[in-house]
Amino acid sequence: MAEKICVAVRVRPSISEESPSGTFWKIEDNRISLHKLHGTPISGLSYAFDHVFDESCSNSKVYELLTKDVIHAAVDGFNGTAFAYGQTSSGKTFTMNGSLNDPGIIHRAVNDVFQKIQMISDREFLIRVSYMEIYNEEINDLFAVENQKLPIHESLERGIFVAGLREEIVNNAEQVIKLLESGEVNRHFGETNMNARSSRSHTIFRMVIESKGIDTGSSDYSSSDAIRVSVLNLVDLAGSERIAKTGAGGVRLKEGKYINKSLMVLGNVINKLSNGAKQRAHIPYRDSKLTRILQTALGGNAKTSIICTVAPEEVHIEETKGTLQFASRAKRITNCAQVNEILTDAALLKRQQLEIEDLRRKLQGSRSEVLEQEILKLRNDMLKYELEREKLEMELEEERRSHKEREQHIRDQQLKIKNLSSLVSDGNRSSSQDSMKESPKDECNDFKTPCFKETSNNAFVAKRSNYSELPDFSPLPDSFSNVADEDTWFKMNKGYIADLDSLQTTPARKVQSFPPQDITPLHKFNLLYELHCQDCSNDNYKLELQNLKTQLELVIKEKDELQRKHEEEVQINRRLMGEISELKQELDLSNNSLESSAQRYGNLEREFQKLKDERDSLLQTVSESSKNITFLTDQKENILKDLNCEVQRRKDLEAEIKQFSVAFASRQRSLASIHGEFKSKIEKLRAEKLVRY
Ligand SMILES: Nc1ncnc2c1ncn2[C@@H]1O[C@H](COP(=O)(O)OP(=O)(O)OP(=O)(O)O)[C@@H](O)[C@H]1O
Repeated sequence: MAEKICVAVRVRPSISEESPSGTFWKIEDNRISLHKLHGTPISGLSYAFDHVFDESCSNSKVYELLTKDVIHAAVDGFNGTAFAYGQTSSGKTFTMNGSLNDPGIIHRAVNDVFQKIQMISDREFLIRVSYMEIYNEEINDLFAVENQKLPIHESLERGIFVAGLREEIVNNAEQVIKLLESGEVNRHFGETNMNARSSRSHTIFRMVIESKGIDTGSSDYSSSDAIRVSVLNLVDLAGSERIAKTGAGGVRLKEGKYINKSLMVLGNVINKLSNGAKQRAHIPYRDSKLTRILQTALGGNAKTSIICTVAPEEVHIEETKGTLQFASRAKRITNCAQVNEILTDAALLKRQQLEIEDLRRKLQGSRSEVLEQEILKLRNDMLKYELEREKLEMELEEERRSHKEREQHIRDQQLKIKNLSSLVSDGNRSSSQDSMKESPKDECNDFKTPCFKETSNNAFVAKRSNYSELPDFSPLPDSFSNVADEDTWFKMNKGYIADLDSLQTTPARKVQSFPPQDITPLHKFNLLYELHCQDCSNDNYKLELQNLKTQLELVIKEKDELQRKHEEEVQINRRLMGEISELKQELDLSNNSLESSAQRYGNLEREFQKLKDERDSLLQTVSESSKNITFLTDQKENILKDLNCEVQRRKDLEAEIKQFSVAFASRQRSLASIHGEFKSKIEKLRAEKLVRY
């Protein structure tokens, strides 16, 4: 937007004890005019500006009214320049640097920049500062004394800049003030008749304010991602001086000449700029380092404010007039300030490219790497889980198999036990039968050998003696005498006792010689055996019985052993069953975590795909941007070609004009000689005519 440079005049307090004798400068509102002592204004010497500050005005007020807007605009992305111009000792340094009690524009601007930044929550800032001086038309770095005679360069990206100048990144105002103080030490000051501490150089304190919107996650690219870069120049010029007044000689004289020369160029530039567009064909920015560095501030892309300091003393009236004229001309200059994020297409493209690069780096670097690593880890975990699961399944299968085998084994053992049990009973039965078979019938009569005969209905019957018909009585007698009791023999011979266990089913005796619970088959057999032995005198039969007893003992022992083994097997089986159920639980857990891993893996795959898509679209943007750059470069080249053609055409025209001028001059010369010849001929003819008459 086009806007005029803001210009103010500041009158410093008088340092002369003499009171004015003829004229004085009168200040009314934003106007300063020269008046005669009695009050009459002197015509043609009245000037109006944006502000006119009188002697009593403080730096704080100057800053508030003149400079603050420029500083705030700089934070918002506009280039800004504030400089003080005026004759020597008029108060430029006082205005820019100030005093302890009343800090100047530079200090206030620095504080204000950081205060304003803190109030902006939606952007992040990067501030760089540099400090330079132009001394005898040479640029020196005030932050690094070794950086002397620095050159000025220009580029599309950075505009006009001083190459090799040290830039310090700063985070707060205090840091900047300290840097400024260190820079002040390196600055050239000198004593003159006019100022005990006269600035012998122009100084430029520069702040580069870079800002970027904080990413709020909005898709609006321009609002959050555009970078603004603004340059703020705070300039304290050396004062113009009259050598006669400053009494300068030697070094001071040389300095004074350079100062005056560069201020004269500044005046020229201001003059040209103030003449309006038509006459602004060529602005001599390149005629001095000062105007070159301030080029953007003067008629360019910047908001500029100038404070022109003047001395009120009558003795400086001419210089004051000169300063006021300078200020009036500066007032007419129009600048065109723009937020620097839309400076040029090329710059924007460049910025976009940088951002895209940055994004791509981020995408390719940390995040995708982390994701890929995580995916790999998950894959490994999954494989591990799979292997573990397979192992567990195998173990389970193995367990099942061995369980089955054990069950089979137990079943076999049970069968074996059963077989043995039946074998025992069969053995009993067969041995009884055998013994019955072997005993001769006649012997039965002699010895009344017990005869085991099957009952008619094949059922177990324990015949009782008469007395034992009572239900409470055992079928066996308490004691046996040597004489076989008829009833007992009958009982032994007729009552077929094959199943010894069934004896337990008979009601217990009232008076017992052994507890009923202790009656095992062996006991029963022993009982019977003893019974038989007592009554039997047949040795063979006794021996047979003895063998049978030993056999039975062995079988029972084996049965007990098998029973014990069976119980042990059952115990092991139970334990294994417990282990199997634990393994099953573990397997379930593994399956669950496998499932959740697969889910996470899926999510990561999706995110990875999304990032890939994002990267592709960014690459697309990059290629479009590159195309745009190529297009712009082509355009630029075409324009340059056109320009070269124009220059060539101009040269041709100039050559043509030269030729034409030469031809014209020679023709003029020949015409003049023809004219001379004619003239002499006419005069000759006239003379001849006169002679004739
Ligand atoms: N507005 C003011 N109020 C009080 N004192 C002032 C004011 N302006 C200037 N002075 C005093 O006048 C003297 C000269 O001022 P200053 O050095 O700022 O001038 P200058 O224009 O920078 O001179 P030079 O061009 O020689 O460097 C200093 O002592 C300064 O303190």
